[in-house]
Parts: sequence; C-alpha cells; structure tokens
Amino acid sequence: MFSAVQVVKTYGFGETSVRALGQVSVGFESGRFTAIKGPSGSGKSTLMHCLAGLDTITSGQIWVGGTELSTLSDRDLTRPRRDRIGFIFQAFNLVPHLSALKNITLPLALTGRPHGPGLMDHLVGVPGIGGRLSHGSAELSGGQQQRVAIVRGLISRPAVVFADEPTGNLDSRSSDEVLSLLQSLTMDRGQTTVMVTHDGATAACAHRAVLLSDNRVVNDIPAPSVASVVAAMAGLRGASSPR
Ligand SMILES: Nc1ncnc2c1ncn2[C@@H]1O[C@H](COP(=O)(O)OP(=O)(O)OP(=O)(O)O)[C@@H](O)[C@H]1O
Repeated sequence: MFSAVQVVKTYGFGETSVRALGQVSVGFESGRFTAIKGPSGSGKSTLMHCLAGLDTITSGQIWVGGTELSTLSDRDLTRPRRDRIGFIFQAFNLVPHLSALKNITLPLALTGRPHGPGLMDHLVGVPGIGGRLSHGSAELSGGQQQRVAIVRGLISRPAVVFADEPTGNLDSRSSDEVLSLLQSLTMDRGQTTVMVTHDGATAACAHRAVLLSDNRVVNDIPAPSVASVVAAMAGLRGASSPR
C-alpha cells in the first residue's frame, strides 16, 4: 500500500505562494493500475513527485508500506527511492549509446543485483522489442523506446512504478501498444502502477481513475471507461478540455 494522508504542498512564501496540493488523501493498493487525471495545474505532477519522495511536502504524510517517506532525510530517501520506486517518463530517458538490453538491465547493474535466469526468455517475448534487444536505443522508434523504458521501469520489481504521461510523445497507434504493454506487465506481475495523464482514453486503460481538480481529489472512479471519465471531467470547474 502506498498512500498520501492529508498532504498539503505549498510552493513559495507569503503573497506569492502557490498551493499545489490541499489536504490530499489517496491510497494505492498493491497490484493495481491507477490513473491520476485532472486539468492543467490541478496538481497531478506535484502529487506524483511528493509520493515518489522527489519533492518535500508542507504537511501531511506519505507512506510506502510501513515506512513514512515524509519523515526521511534526503540521504535516507536514496535507498527507498532507488529500490522501491520505478519511473517511466514522457521523454523515455534512455541512454542513447547503450543497446535496448543494456538500458533495460541498467537498474540491476547500478545496484549490483543479478537478474533472474528467465529474464532473456521473458524479454524476447515482449511485443515490439523482443527482436531489437541488441539495437542501440537511438535506432528504435518512439513506441519501441517507450516499451524499453517500461520494461526498464519494472525490471527491479519496485513497490510502485510512476508513469508520467507515458504516451505524451507518441502517435495513437504507438500509444495503444505502449498502454497495452503497461497494462499486461502490471497485471501479470501484480505491479502497483500510478500513471499521470491528461487524456481520458488513456485514463480509461487503468483499473481506477483518481481525478484532481483545484489541487484536491474530486472523484475516484473504479473500472473507468472513456464515457465515465469524460462525464466526470465535464462536471469539473476549470476543466481545460472534455477529453
Ligand atoms: N516549482 C514550482 N514553483 C511554484 N509553483 C509551482 C511549482 N510547481 C508547480 N507549481 C504550481 O502548482 C500548481 C500545480 O502544478 P502541477 O504541475 O502539479 O499541475 P499539473 O496538474 O501536473 O499540471 P500539467 O497538467 O499542466 O502538467 C500549479 O498552479 C503550478 O503553477
């Protein structure tokens, strides 16, 4: 279980301060794929950064299992951030001169952990990248690069993977392929995955959609469909688009 309890995040001080999160409480059950969706400026990225220990909170608590992340010093956060949290970014962030395989196994190499004996068999079966493991990552298409980044994000079996607009740079066909890989890997492995997205159809690929507006959680939709997400977004004050 990963959770935020009554989290407040304020940037700056005095008259110029900005409240990015106001008393946000939300929990993410193990093994589920949750989308966080909301209008621009509603606090999605701030929530993700605070949950991941990449940004400090003003008040409240962040918990990963039995560990309260929000009380740890930056130094003490290094290990849980490295070992328990994975990231997938919009911009892929692969190392261009390394092969797809080397990029995928980089988190294991950095922590000195061996990979399991079935890893290669498993990777060869990943749609769209199985035949390209020895290619340099710069030689891959955007969709292939994001699939490599997804497998890399999950390789060390972190307690939770945060995906920040993972399809934001992709065309619709590549987006569908990337989302279906993210869905199947999360389901097969019982991985806890939290994805930030602007897009209703992308949010509908998750098991659950948490909607933010005005820096608060305003809706929590189990088994979201495109229609239920669009209807919920249409009711939000300040929704930038009904997508
Ligand atoms: N470093 C910062 N300093 C000051 N204000 C910030 C900072 N980061 C975010 N904010 C403000 O906090 C609020 C929430 O921003 P955040 O980036 O979390 O929203 P978002 O929902 O992710 O938006 P978008 O969809 O446009 O990326 C906004 O008003 C933003 O301007």
